[in-house]
Amino acid sequence: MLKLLSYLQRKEWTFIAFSVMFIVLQVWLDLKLPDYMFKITMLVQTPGSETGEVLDQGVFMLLCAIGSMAAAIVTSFFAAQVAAGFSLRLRRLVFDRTLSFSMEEMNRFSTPSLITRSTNDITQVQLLIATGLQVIVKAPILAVWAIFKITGKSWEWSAATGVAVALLIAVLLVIVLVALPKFRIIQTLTDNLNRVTRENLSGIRVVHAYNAEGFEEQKFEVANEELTRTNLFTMRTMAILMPTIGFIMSGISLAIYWIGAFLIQAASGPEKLTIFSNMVVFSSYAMQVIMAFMMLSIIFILLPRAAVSAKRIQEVLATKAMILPGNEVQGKPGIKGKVEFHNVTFRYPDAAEAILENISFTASLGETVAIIGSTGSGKSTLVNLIPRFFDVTEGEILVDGVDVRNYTKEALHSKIGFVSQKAELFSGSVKSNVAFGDTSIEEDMLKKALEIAQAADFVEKMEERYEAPISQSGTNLSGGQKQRLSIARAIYKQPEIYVFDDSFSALDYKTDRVLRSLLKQEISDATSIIVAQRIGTIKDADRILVLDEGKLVGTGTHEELMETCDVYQEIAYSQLSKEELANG
Ligand SMILES: Nc1ncnc2c1ncn2[C@@H]1O[C@H](COP(=O)(O)OP(=O)(O)OP(=O)(O)O)[C@@H](O)[C@H]1O
Repeated sequence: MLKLLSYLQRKEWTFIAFSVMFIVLQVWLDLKLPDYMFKITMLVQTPGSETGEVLDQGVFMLLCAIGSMAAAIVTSFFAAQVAAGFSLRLRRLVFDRTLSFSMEEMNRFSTPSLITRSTNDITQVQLLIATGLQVIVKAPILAVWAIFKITGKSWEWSAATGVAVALLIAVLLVIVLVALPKFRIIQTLTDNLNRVTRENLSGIRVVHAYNAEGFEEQKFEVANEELTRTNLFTMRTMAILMPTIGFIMSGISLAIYWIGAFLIQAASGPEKLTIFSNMVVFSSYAMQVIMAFMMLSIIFILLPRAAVSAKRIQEVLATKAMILPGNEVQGKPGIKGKVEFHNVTFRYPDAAEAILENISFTASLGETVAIIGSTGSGKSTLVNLIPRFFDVTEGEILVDGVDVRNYTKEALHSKIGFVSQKAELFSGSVKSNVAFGDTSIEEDMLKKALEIAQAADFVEKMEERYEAPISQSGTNLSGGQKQRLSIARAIYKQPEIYVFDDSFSALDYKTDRVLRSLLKQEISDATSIIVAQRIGTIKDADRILVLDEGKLVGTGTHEELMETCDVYQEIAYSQLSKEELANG
């Protein structure tokens, strides 16, 4: 929690300082009230006092109450400003940090947990600051000041108040110790509920198609019930607090008056009056002491949960991305569109075995290099290493003669047009998806990119054409349409190097062929690295790499590999007839 406070800005610290000043004023005004009460009781019991004198004291009391209220309102205003501004910044920081994460950090935290951390967890901290700032500062000041005011009045009353405070602290401690461990569990269970809900909603079509509503509902119920049970436990534990405090408050009033009765009885004539007035004032101060502890109990309700949340937010902010950018902004002079793998071995974090072993190849400007291999042979993993979604374990990858690890993130990514295996679209329009991240959209480029990617036909047919809405993840498009828009996005970017990770799989054979021949014409000044399952897609590539269980088992053209590589032959014969292969 304290670490998180380092993200507060100077302006917010100034607001906090103002809040503290107003809180001190508020406490001072609150504690003035019993003094006036003392005067009123003395006046009432002193023969010859005027009603006007009593009323004057009453007016002072009223002014104190109004002043205290005004101070409380100003404090709340500052606290709300600090809380809202702070959580705005925290959300921004968490989001920025998340954007810098590589796949490794994303997998470590998990997406649902990152969502909970940037929403629910930050709200907990905001709530603590908004409501807690007043209480955290006010309670100790009030307690100390009120105790100071009552000391020396009567040891019997002080002892009774001491016993009440000790009892209160004991109750608070027990409750916090019981509830605290549950707060961490609550946040983890919220992550879990988030995960189940998210998975269910994003896979809703599969859930319907497989009549798995009951199954999913059960999963949801388990997560929901677990969270509810834990929440109920902490709430019930906390619920004991307020009645206990109420009971202690009534008890201390009773004790003060009871002790007072004995003291008055034992006192002589005029002293009786002073003791009576002192008793009224003392009980009022004692109430303030208990009130201060009651406020502290609000902190005990808010703080543990907010502390857990703060720790979870801090975990994200303190996590440094494993993949750090370098300083190079350009490749070696005279080299363009060149990708070189030198003895690359790769192991996923925490995995025992290497997924890729000793891979070496070069793709030069204008070349099309294809990668084929059975499912799970490491094709996607290999191309994911080029834009540094992961870093190589051994060996090196050079782009334009410079190790990818030495480039700045922007420099490396501006060279690469990456089309992932799963077409990723964002809610927005056709235009915002194709010209992704580009604010000065060039219509001509957009049109051309859509035409090359074989997406122009269906986009033109849409009522709003380039402005046609795309829903989240492109759910209002077919699989093939989504792939075509993702391809158009890469073409619009005009990179030096295209990486297509099985990006033609949802296209029909004809579209696949037309798209590839257009690509060859239009992007002949760029390098293409194509991962594919279909021999037809890669047959014409300048070079084909055959992967088998993470090892490069063949390199060459289609014809060469048909002569030399068993694995390639096997794939080819399983997809095409001997005649098709013979006739090209
Ligand atoms: N994030 C990850 N963490 C750990 N292991 C992974 C991860 N992603 C993939 N793998 C493993 O790496 C291996 C290679 O996966 P990869 O996706 O590269 O294969 P592929 O050849 O592209 O397969 P496909 O043709 O089915 O897409 C698989 O065994 C897979 O289980």
